[in-house]
Amino acid sequence: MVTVRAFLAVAAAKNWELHQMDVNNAFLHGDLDEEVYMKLPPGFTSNKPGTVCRLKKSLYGLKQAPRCWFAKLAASLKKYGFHQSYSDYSLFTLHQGTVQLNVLVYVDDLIISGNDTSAITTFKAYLGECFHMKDLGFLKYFLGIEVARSSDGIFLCQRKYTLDIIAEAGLLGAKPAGSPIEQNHNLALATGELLTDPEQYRRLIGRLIYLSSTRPDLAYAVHILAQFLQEPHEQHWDAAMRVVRYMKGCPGQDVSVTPIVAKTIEPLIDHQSITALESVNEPTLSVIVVGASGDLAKKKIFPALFALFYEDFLPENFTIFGYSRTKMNDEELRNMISATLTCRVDQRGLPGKIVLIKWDGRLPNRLFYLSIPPNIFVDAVRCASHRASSERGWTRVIVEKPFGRDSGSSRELTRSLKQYLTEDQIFRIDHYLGKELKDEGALFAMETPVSLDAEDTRNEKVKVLRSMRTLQLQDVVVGQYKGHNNGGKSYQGYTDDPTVPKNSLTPTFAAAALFIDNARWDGVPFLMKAGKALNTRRAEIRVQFRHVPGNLYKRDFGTDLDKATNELVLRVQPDEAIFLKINNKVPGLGMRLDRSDLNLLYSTRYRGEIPDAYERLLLDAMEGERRLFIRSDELDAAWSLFTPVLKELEEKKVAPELYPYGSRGPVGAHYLAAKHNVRWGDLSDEYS
Ligand SMILES: NC(=O)C1=CN([C@@H]2O[C@H](COP(=O)(O)OP(=O)(O)OC[C@H]3O[C@@H](n4cnc5c(N)ncnc54)[C@H](OP(=O)(O)O)[C@@H]3O)[C@@H](O)[C@H]2O)C=CC1
Ligand SMILES: O=C1O[C@H](COP(=O)(O)O)[C@@H](O)[C@H](O)[C@H]1O
Repeated sequence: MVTVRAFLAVAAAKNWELHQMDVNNAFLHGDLDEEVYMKLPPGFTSNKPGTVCRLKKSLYGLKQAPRCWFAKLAASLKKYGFHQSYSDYSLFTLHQGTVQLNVLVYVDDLIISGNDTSAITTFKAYLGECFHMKDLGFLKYFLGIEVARSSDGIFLCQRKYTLDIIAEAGLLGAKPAGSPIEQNHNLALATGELLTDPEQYRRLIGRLIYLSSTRPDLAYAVHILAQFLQEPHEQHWDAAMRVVRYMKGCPGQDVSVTPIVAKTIEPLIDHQSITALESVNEPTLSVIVVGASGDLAKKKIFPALFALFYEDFLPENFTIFGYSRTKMNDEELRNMISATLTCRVDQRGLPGKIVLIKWDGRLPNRLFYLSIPPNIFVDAVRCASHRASSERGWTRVIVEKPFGRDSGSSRELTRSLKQYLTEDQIFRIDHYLGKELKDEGALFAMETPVSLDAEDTRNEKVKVLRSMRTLQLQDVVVGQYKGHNNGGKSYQGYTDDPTVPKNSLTPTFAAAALFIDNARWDGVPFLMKAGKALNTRRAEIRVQFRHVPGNLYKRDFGTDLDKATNELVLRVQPDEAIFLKINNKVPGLGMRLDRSDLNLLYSTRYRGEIPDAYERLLLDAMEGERRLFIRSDELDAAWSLFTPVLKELEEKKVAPELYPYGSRGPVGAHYLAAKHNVRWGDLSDEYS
């Protein structure tokens, strides 16, 4: 079915015609290489007892017949110039000059599509010369699936098959069920009688499995029921009957093939045809962006994928798919993507055209990117796992933050994901962890890992998180930005947004003092803050060195080093840099201190653009490198730290402290820093 859908998807995307042909008496066409003898057929007699016939051609009923026929057909197609797919022998592709034709064979049924109507006609005539063929015109029915075409795409429906199943179950007159399976069903714990005739159950489920290829609405129920084929109980039979009663309510439900393709971007290497892709017997990669019309996909994911392509980091055979609810034609999708490509692409020039990527139907490695709201993560993963996971290669899923809103919801999300995926398949992404220098920053707090291997590094991260003292309310400041006028311009506050309730207590800023209770960091405060609508958009790690006791300079020269501590700064963004701010003596005969920077500004020291964090993380996920992705125990440890204080804030309805839009945040954050003898970095001179 994968090949059938892929075949139709390509035709839909390219707007190619689809034709169907049928071979009369197909098995009689096969050439027989072996010596096969048969008893004389009824009506033939011989004087010699024991006389048999030697078969020169294949016959129906002969076990070699299907193979002989297919060999003959394949040879004729190859003679015409077709290439037989290595992944699915029933698929043949031809690429001659500008003409492209694809043929899919199921025993004696052939579907044909291509970009040139007259080439299709010529090819049909050729088939007619080779075999006794029936031209059925445009494709309408294949493998029991009704195919309809409109300007919106191709629609597949198994209405007749559905009605046959309902009739066979004797439920044509039954009342339809509203859903295929009961919510909170208990089928795994069924204790009722075992079915006396499990075969009947197996046959029904087998038919439902085939039906679910065009009925995704049945997929979940059928997947559950298929788990009990070995020993079905009466409850399982009843549940299967409910599926059939559900089908009764919507026997003609169809599925559209178009959305799969209409929202895909085409291979950047657009000269590669299916033939070329198919002829390479190498691993291939599909990146499936779920939520392709959204902000994140537009701003980050597609630009990162293009940048990787331009830097030659993507494998030779790759495909990018996009799924979304919004209807978008290819042109609109191309325009959307082109508008947000990163500057590196500009440097090398855009490809001649950005066209639709092809689905070659045999792609072994699949990387799903969930760029969708969290409430549909599990549905998307279930669907990906049941219907689209790779059979031969790996399947990985990148999950975007947020990962829950507290320990409970995060654990529930992990539990649900793990119903369909192993931990190794889940790549929880927080792109800030992929930013240049953020990694170096992480190394500060943790002990040296045994190696840079993902698990060794993540083990150390978990240790740090688990050594952290649970956060107390008195060590937290939350804030919310309010409206502000500056330079004749007015900026709206958070609650001025018409979608936000006027009395909202949602923080848009948080600062916290954290402590790691281990030997290395005993007594050292870690101050963190983050917020929206601040005076600057920065991400950095600052290590402030405490002055030594007994400040000789202050005593002798009045210089207060507390106001200008030495600092090591790792600036993650913007303008990546590592710099050391040190107090030094001004050269000369006098004794005057000055504050200087030893500055390693990356843009000056290193040529070339620094890749976006999404590029690095996407590449890591493709390569199976998990070090910068969040493991479930790491996530759990992080939530355990913050959940109690979040709960307290909510229960006590703590009002966030207001701060003006574009300011340095609430004043309370400065008191918090002062309490722990720390100065926020944004008070330093490089911010002025
Ligand atoms: N934007 C950002 O910078 C960041 C976003 N994130 C997270 O990434 C995810 C996506 O964010 P963002 O792109 O901003 O969100 P958008 O709202 O811009 O896009 C969401 C995407 O999901 C699709 N979608 C929404 N609901 C459904 C549904 N019920 N069924 C199928 N598809 C659906 C939308 O399709 P359509 O629009 O066609 O309806 C759209 O393609 C969110 O979880 C967000 O929290 C995380 C970090 C940063
Ligand atoms: O996760 C997020 O990412 C976006 C983009 O961040 P950038 O600093 O890499 O551009 C950010 O705008 C958003 O606030 C944050 O939640």
